Amino acid sequence: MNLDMTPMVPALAAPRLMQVEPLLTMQAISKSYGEVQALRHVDVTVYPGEVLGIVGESGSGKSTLLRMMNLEDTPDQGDYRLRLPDRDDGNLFDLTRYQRRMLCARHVGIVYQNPHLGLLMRHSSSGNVAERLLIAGERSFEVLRSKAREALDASEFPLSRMDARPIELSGGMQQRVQLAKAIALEPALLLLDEPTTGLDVSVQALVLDTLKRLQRDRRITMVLVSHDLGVIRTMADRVMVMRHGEVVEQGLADQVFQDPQHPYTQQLVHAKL
Ligand SMILES: Nc1ncnc2c1ncn2[C@@H]1O[C@H](COP(=O)(O)OP(=O)(O)OP(=O)(O)O)[C@@H](O)[C@H]1O
Repeated sequence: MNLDMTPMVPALAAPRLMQVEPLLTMQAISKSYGEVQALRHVDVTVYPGEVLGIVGESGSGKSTLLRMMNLEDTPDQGDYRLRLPDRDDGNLFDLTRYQRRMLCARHVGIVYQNPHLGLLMRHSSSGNVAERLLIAGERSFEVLRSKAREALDASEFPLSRMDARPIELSGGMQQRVQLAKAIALEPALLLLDEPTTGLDVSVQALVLDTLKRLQRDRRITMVLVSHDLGVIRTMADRVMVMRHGEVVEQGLADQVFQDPQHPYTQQLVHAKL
């Protein structure tokens, strides 16, 4: 095993996951917005096929970290690598804006809590999914339509509504359109930023079921941000707990939930019980 790949933060990393090389490695990511230090020396490792859950109170830096993974923002310092077939882009923060956009369009999918961030609300649902395929270079109308249909179907979106505009859809359906757009190109990495927050509990459960099925069937590597421990517990193999821009604890989900070590994690877990 290459010891350089060992996560920097003392972690109860999954032994079975440690035997493969990580898909994602972030090292020493720091970011300040004026006086606010949103991230402090954060290290992240994500292994192929796993779901990493990131949990923490509001303002702990979860969304900022996810935006970095989607190359939407640049840290003050830090290194970010994705292990993609036939590519070595070095530190991804060194890429130009155009290169970042192309890389993420092709290899990284994202679902935001707020569908307005991920969708064109007045375009058709199928058109929203096709847009992602267009960015990646697909030009045939037939192929665009059939791939969009396939991704919507995999996201358990009712195909009878594929020409409806997101603005006409329920919150749960809008999240399914975002999901279809995110998985249309079979990304190496799927980022989920509070994907079920704000949905009815029953709708939330259905969307989580879809995510679990996708993860099981396609082994999509996921990073899931949520302030909801129940959601993280349902989905995640490993958990990273953040507070004030720092990682205070990480490890296997079962271990963290059953035997939290950091007082902040203990507080979170006990508050949930
Ligand atoms: N673009 C920005 N400009 C200024 N401050 C920002 C910006 N983005 C994030 N912050 C600040 O950085 C800190 C971390 O924010 P972030 O949104 O990452 O936290 P979070 O854990 O995702 O919180 P929430 O669960 O409420 O979304 C907060 O104090 C936030 O106000």
